Amino acid sequence: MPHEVTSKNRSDYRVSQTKSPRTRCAVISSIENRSIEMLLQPLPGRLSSIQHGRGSRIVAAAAPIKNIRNEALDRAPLDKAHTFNAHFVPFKDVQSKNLSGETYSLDEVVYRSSDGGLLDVHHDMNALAQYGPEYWRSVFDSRIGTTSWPYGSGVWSKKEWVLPGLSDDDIVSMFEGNSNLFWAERFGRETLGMTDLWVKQCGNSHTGSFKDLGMTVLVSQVNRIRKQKPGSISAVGCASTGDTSAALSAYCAAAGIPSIVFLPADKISLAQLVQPIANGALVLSIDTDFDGCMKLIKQVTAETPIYLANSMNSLRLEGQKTAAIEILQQFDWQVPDWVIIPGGNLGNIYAFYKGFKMCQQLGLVDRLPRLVVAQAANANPLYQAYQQAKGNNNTISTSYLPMKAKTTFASAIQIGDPVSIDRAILALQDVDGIVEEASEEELMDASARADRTGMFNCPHTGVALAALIKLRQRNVIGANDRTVVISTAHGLKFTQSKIAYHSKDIPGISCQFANPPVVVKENLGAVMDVLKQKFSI
Ligand SMILES: Cc1ncc(COP(=O)(O)O)c(C=O)c1O
Ligand SMILES: N[C@@H](CCOP(=O)(O)O)C(=O)O
Repeated sequence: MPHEVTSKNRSDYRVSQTKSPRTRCAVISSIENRSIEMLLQPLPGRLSSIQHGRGSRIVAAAAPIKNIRNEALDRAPLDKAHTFNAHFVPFKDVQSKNLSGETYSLDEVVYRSSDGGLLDVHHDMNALAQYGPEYWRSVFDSRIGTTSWPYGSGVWSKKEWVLPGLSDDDIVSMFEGNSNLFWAERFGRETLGMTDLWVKQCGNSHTGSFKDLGMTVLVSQVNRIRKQKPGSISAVGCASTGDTSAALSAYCAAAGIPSIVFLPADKISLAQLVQPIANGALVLSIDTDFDGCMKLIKQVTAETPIYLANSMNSLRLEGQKTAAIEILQQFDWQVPDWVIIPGGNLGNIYAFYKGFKMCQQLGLVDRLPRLVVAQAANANPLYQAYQQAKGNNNTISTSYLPMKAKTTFASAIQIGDPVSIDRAILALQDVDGIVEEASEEELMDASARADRTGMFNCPHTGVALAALIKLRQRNVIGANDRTVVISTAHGLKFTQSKIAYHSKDIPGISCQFANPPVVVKENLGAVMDVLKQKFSI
């Protein structure tokens, strides 16, 4: 039965056995048969937490304690524990499934391989495989809900698969991850005739987007390098459509590291703009689009001790991949049929693929879900390449052409020349993936319709929901297929577009699901008239 990780209180995650696709079961708050009350009791031998520095950390209770890591290590031969390691390899080695021998330590400041290609973080899979799938499933499951630093984070609960060599003291975490996997029961049933539709709420996070998952990893590694080699990194910088910059500035501020963000002027939401401003980043509002900002930050970080924080830096993807592992965990290690992901710079599609793939390679699951990249029609270079390739019996990579992205309500994916195009293509090829697009009207309608069933979607999630509607209408996705839509940001970051929609203030769009407020005089009769009309009372 699927799990739902609720996050009412972020230091009090509960795994709730809840909501089967067909029957709504009583919520049993349990963590592997242990009640949350029991876990929080300061029993002898149990952990107690105090606020310490960056977050809720575990300190010794009066009685001798064992932390969860030691418990986990006890279950495996200790001599193997230190063998986990990861380093950068050229991404082309991943494509060719052949390690060339070119490697870089994660402690090096390097973003490209010797031939200018992308890098990938490569894990010693043989070392990880020695423990067996049962071990990893139980270790990951045992960490849900813990306040033990850093394992209460959904990212760091998978630390051995993320950055195994990092000291816990170098980690900069806001206990990100562990986001709700929402059963979209009413939306699925009423809109799509679906029984098994889920929305992974990655935007329910510290800075309101999935970027926190990757940024905790990148900033933690920077923290380590700065301690090891003082002066080697003076600041961390990114180009951004608003979410990467928010995450970067928050995590850097928490660690006391200077941050710099390059933003396309007037192309991000106000809520996103204010985030790095509030966190004390150096904010450059540049008269260009995201692709222009990306070009500039690449040049700046190549020539200065400013460290690149965009997902071109593969460290980010190590954190983002944990959302895929978390979904499997929330389904009791059963694999969904479909996962639909809004795509812009295209790092996240690869991160999800990598998370699922690692679980398959290490035997935690036996297959991969099919992945769908959803793009806004106004910024759809991957969709165009995918269509072109289908039409001409060609490959996506030979059909791909960068484009000038046009304005879209899904402003965070207004990207015409995605850095991770090759990563996305590899992921799609391996999982028989699909690329779908959504017009402005389709994405706004889909978002508003789903909001009517209790969600509060950002426009990018609207793109993914619109793609789902189209694939369901064509019966590519079946009525009973278990499907997960990745919600990438919180709707509260994009209220301007919602207000425009509900005010029916968007030229060329009918806003058919708008729900504008009714203006009424301070008069009981007038109020009653409105109520009678609406509810026939
Ligand atoms: C809210 C939101 N959704 C989706 C995306 C797309 O992710 P990616 O660039 O990894 O494809 C981004 C950023 O690009 C984003 O900020
Ligand atoms: N949507 C992103 C665009 C940059 O993507 P990144 O993952 O490469 O940093 C943003 O919010 O800036």
